Amino acid sequence: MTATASDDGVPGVLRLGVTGATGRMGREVLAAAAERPAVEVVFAVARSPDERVAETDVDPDADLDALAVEREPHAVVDFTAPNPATRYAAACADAGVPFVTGTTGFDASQREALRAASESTPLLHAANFSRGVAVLDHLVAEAVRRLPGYDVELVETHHNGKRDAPSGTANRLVETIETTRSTGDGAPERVHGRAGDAPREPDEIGVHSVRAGSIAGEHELLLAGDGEDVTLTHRAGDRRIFAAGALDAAAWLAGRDPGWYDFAEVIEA
Ligand SMILES: NC(=O)C1=CN([C@@H]2O[C@H](COP(=O)(O)OP(=O)(O)OC[C@H]3O[C@@H](n4cnc5c(N)ncnc54)[C@H](OP(=O)(O)O)[C@@H]3O)[C@@H](O)[C@H]2O)C=CC1
Ligand SMILES: O=C(O)C1=N[C@H](C(=O)O)C[C@H](O)C1
Repeated sequence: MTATASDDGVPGVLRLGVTGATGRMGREVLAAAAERPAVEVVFAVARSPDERVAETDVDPDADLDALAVEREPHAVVDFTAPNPATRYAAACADAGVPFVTGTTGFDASQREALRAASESTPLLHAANFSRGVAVLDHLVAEAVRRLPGYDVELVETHHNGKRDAPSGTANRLVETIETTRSTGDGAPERVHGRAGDAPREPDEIGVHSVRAGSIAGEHELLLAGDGEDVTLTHRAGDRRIFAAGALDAAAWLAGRDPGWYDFAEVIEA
């Protein structure tokens, strides 16, 4: 095990580093940390550190390698974009600092780089840090298992600033459906949106992304049979839930052995 949050002479206080401090989520994490007496922000970095956020000085992200050593964080929380997140994970791996990332939209080689970092430091990635979505994932698996042959369509709706589509949460839910539904002949086919002469095939999983306004995040799964349908919906009313989940994950991850961890382990702890 690496140093724990209670090994630094300040029992119970989590020394936290934050990346992407100027982003929508970075700001939420810093605001949430300021409200937790058991969290001390020891640094915050951003690409454009031109202001203080939640009364915290923001340093350039080029300083992260040095800060991760000098400030002795117990964990770093990251909500940025795939390229910087992969770079920050490698820096934390070099310094042996536990890394929590909620960033989404990684490609295969970036996912591989995160896995490689987790060989040197504890790393927890969650596409969604809401506890409700963790429960939704279980409910989706159960519903799909109990309703074989029902058509599956997933709609995710987010604010107009979101870059990646489908959302990381939608991808995770589709993986759950694929795992539950896959047969020896392979996984069901994903169909992203529909246009033109495009009738539905029986075993498709339809995936649809909506971007509008300031919506924090909605995921709705429709399971439709012959004469009935079931919908499972999660709505995030506020980004604070994601920040709270990420801070819980950071406190849980601090001091663990290097490896790859899942948010479900935090919730079940
Ligand atoms: N797991 C979860 O529960 C949640 C995950 N997310 C995910 O978190 C990520 C961030 O979301 P959000 O906060 O809304 O996004 P924002 O665009 O508001 O913030 C992104 C942050 O990353 C920085 N950044 C972007 N590109 C680079 C780069 N190339 N190099 C250095 N820094 C960079 C931005 O810097 P700058 O300010 O200079 O642009 C900013 O600080 C997304 O992947 C999103 O899907 C979001 C909410 C919840
Ligand atoms: O970008 C967002 O805002 C969100 N992104 C995550 C995702 O891609 O699933 C989680 C949440 O839905 C908000």
